[in-house]
Amino acid sequence: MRFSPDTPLKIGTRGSPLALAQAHETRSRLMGALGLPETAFNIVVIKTTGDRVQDRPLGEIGGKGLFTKEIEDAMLSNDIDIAVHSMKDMPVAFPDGLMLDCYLPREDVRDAFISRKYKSISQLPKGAVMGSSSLRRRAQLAAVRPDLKLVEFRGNVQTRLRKLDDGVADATFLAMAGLNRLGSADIANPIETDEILPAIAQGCIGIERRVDDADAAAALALIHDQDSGLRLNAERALLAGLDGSCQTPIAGLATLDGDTITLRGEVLRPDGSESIKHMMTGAAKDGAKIGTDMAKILRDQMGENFFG
Ligand SMILES: NCc1[nH]cc(CCC(=O)O)c1CC(=O)O
Repeated sequence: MRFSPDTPLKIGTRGSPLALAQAHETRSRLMGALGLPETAFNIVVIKTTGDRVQDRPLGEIGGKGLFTKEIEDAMLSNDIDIAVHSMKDMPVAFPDGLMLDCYLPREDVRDAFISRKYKSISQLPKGAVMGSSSLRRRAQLAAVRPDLKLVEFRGNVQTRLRKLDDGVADATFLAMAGLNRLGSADIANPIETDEILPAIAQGCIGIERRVDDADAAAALALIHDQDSGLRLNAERALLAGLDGSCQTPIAGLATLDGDTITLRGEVLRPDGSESIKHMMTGAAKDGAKIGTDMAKILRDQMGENFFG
């Protein structure tokens, strides 16, 4: 294996505090698995379109891979060897020459309700203002609480808390996984997954590499988590079958019980006026087929122009 303090493994990441925490976790796991010192790794920060554009909802910019394109280009030009991603932000298809088959043990998959005044969605008074730019969360909230007012809301944890203090909104949602990784979970009220089904792959870190990089493949195989892999196979097959991106309101979560996998999926109209849910169970090794089958069942029920 070529990695050493003289020829370090170059780990590409975005520069946000959450992305850096994820890159550091990846480096720690690789140090342990390979028995190498920290100096055998270089963390390389790369700015993506999604990082550059802070003032507009991401849906307006459109296009796939807002948080991944520049990082993938750096891998293809050998400026970095591997890239650490939040799987929630990853498109289902990879560019030629790149692949992803390494998933870390999954964090808390739940969404969190964040507010200075209230503890849960049900406590919000009629007409309260919720800040979220996630199409999924906006649609899910509108489906259960059509009385609430929704405003666009982006930014890191600190920015959002400041906006809440400034009265821009009464509450917002964030993923528990991100809050845990940043040590900020004290401000969060977790929402159980039967109330708000999380985004596909929420809480899961995946590590991408070049297809032909045998050294990187061998290193990543040592830190891959089988259970995360089985669950992500099912969830991402569902996403692929729905032609989903982060531009559509889709939720999905697979859970394992021994060799049995249970997949729950949900699609919503963006305004929350309709939600279709489904659940399927089968052998854990058949997750991808279960996801594909569920996508077909949901598509048949959705009909034309469901996502608007
Ligand atoms: N879309 C942004 C994004 N991508 C991953 C996470 C959180 C960490 C995770 O789900 O793994 C977040 C922020 C959020 O939704 O609160």
